[in-house]
Amino acid sequence: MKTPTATPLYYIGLMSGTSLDGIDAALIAIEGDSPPHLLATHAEPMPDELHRLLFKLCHAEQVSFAQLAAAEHAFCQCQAQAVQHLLAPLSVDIEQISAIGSHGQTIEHAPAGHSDGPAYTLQLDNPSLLAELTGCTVVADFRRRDLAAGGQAAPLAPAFHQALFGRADAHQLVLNLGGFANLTWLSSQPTDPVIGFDTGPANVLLDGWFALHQGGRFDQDGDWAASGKIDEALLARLLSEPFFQQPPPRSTGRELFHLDWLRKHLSGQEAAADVQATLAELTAVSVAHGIEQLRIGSGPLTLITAGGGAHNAYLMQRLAYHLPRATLTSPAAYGWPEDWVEAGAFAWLAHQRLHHLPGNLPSVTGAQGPRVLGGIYAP
Ligand SMILES: Nc1ncnc2c1ncn2[C@@H]1O[C@H](COP(=O)(O)OP(=O)(O)OP(=O)(O)O)[C@@H](O)[C@H]1O
Ligand SMILES: CC(=O)N[C@H]1[C@@H]2OC[C@@H](O2)[C@@H](O)[C@@H]1O[C@H](C)C(=O)O
Repeated sequence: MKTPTATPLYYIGLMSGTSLDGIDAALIAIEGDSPPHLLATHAEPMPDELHRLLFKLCHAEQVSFAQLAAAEHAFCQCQAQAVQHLLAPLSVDIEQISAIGSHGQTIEHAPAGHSDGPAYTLQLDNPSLLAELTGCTVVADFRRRDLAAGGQAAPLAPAFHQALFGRADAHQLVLNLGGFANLTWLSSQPTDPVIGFDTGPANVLLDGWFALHQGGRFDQDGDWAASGKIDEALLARLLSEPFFQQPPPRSTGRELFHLDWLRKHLSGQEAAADVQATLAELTAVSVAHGIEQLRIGSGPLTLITAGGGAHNAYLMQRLAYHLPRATLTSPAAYGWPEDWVEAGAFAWLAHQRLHHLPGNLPSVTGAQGPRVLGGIYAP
């Protein structure tokens, strides 16, 4: 087994999350056992045509094999552009990068399978082509090994959260507000297991409802939501979804939470802005409920809040309201601005893979044991 050396090793992480808002690229350095460092970032926008195709795929709309191949090809080219644009302003050559960790694009996530069928999680990705286009080793397909070992295959970021934010002198809670929200509990006691799970939808429904009624990709700062009134009856109907009561390990995706799921709960009398306010409330309440499920006492808490939803001032205000004992902080205090934690996680997971180190946490995903995640595609 190779052990990490003390000379810095460089990795690139590529993350395209469930919000389909583009490809995030992060360059990180890992030196010995020290926490990883974020060196540079780039957000590559997704061409509209690719966004449309991926959106169709994510909603199980029928596409031909040719369209599927076109989506995969365009996605991979967008990833290669992200790498090029990340490195162009830096004095770093691709030869200095140990590997690119590619998450791929989640198309469907069904860790419990469907009606007696096998469990599956599908990420669109073409690591072979990415290795050709970049001339760099690519590590990909991180989730399926955890699934094969009986795990949920998600969330995977908690192991990285532990490497980055874990402290011996204080407990830490990490919240990611992406398309979906996931929580990580890091106890100050090193023998306590890390706990992590998806709490439910975050931006996925907010973005979908906003696009339908206001146009555009998202509700800037949550201004439209703030103009509405929370509909308590609708909120109660939304919260009756059994997922919110499920004990961890649990993970979810667009297969459960989508606009038709929302429509099913509407009476038809609601004002559109009130629905937006209620969706923000759904996220805030389900996160607060997830924290209660952790049973970590009633003392003060620090909640490190990452992901695009951390920019939604209204959502953050509602979170603070439901979590009066929590101090909400930014991961920027640790050198990782909120938008770059997940891309950093997949760079770190590539490092774990190259060094034959586990990438999953069985206490989080429910897998039968720690596993080395992903496959290696040499250039
Ligand atoms: N200024 C802002 N105001 C409101 N919302 C914002 C703002 N900036 C970003 N967002 C939200 O953040 C989303 C992107 O978040 P992020 O990139 O963390 O998601 P993701 O990585 O795709 O999701 P996941 O973690 O589920 O994979 C946008 O779609 C939008 O909803
Ligand atoms: C299957 C999948 O892509 N899940 C995502 C999604 O986005 C947030 C949440 O749901 C989390 O479970 C996961 O992503 C992060 C990176 C994770 O695995 O930790």
